[in-house]
Amino acid sequence: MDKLLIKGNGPLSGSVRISGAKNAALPLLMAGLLTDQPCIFTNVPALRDIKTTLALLEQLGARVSHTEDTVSIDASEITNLIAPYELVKTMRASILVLGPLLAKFGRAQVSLPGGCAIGARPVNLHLSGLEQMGAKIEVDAGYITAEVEGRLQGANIFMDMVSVGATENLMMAAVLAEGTTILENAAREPEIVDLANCLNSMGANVSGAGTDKIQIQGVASLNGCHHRVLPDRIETGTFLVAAAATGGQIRCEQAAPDTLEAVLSKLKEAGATITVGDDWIELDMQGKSPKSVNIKTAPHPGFPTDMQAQFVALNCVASGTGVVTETIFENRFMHVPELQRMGAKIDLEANSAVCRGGSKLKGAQVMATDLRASASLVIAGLVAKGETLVDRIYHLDRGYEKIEVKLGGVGAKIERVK
Ligand SMILES: CC(=O)N[C@H]1[C@@H](OP(=O)(O)OP(=O)(O)OC[C@H]2O[C@@H](n3ccc(=O)[nH]c3=O)[C@H](O)[C@@H]2O)O[C@H](CO)[C@@H](O)[C@@H]1O
Ligand SMILES: C=C(OP(=O)(O)O)C(=O)O
Repeated sequence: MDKLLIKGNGPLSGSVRISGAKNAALPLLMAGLLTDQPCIFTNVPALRDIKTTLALLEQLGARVSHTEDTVSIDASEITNLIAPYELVKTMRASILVLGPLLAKFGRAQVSLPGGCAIGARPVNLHLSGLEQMGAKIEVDAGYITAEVEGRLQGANIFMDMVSVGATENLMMAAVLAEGTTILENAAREPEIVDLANCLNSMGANVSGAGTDKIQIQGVASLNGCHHRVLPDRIETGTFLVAAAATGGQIRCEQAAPDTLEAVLSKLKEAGATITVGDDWIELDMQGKSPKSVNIKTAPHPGFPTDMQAQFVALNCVASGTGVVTETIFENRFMHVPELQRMGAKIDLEANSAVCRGGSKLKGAQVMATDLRASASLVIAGLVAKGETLVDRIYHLDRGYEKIEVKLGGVGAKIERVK
């Protein structure tokens, strides 16, 4: 199993190219199921989750071609409507085939994703939204079976929690439904806007994406598309925090600054000088070490839960005390015991991590438990004295493209070891 070996090496400095967003690319690739015509996506990141998605689409009968950062999907001859446990268990976003398959083919069978390290992550909102659109749903022996006679019907759907995945699944189902669907209390993440833009370029009629009320006028069929995936705001934020924690400077190229407002504002509060252009962000600590910040995660445009772990690592080496409160997932502090093994002073109190800054972290062998927890351990390793060995980096490979190469390019001493 691969590991990352990191040697604390002082401030990061230089520039890094940001990849396409995992969380935008996954639903976009699934949207390829909605049409008989080819869909071409560019700026697709090279990640394990993308490989899993393409394997899933191929298993359904789609023809897939993948060269560098371009993926083309031809779903004109779908032969199988089952998403099996073997694939779904490695990537929860597999549930996003449910809406498109049901809308296009009237039937789908998808393994229940189940819980994961960060929480239970139920899919009740996905299922009840589809039921309100006329689907019959049964859950049996670990599988969701959904069927509809004829087309799904437009509906007014109020979601009692803000869910990114449910908003995406229902939006993809509604584009081919008969009549109008209104999604209320919808998620407002930039990845939802990217999906809506792509669906509209395919001939769908979606308005209001980016607000909490999305209106979808169903159409009978959709065309193919040529779509560039949105830059990854979480990868961008991770590199910015890494540079801030080391007291360095970094320029993130091909980024989307307008998707990162909450994160940039916290980095400024931590003492960073931030400059942005249309598609770049520069962070400079000007030789200073960071100050601790208080964070409370919330749905977009609030502070993203996917950046929480990285800020816990930052607070550990910053001056002062910072309280990080997680409100989205019930078990997203798995990085804390590992950071403590490196000398971090953190107290867990209910859903908050009270980080007492100023720790002189020491390199250690640590275990990655989920994707962003892994990123926080890498950041800690960059600042720690001595060597840090991060085990189980298959989590990291789900969501960060060539992280060791990119960090190496800005001065980190980091290598992948077998
Ligand atoms: C592939 C992808 O885009 N993943 C992101 C997506 O995950 P994902 O779409 O799975 O997360 P959701 O927005 O759905 O989850 C938010 C909260 O709603 C709960 N919930 C969700 C659905 C449901 O039917 N019932 C229910 O109770 C979840 O357990 C969680 O507590 O948004 C999360 C929240 O920003 C991010 O951390 C993930 O990186
Ligand atoms: C939790 C995440 O992803 P997923 O929803 O794919 O598990 C993440 O990207 O941080």
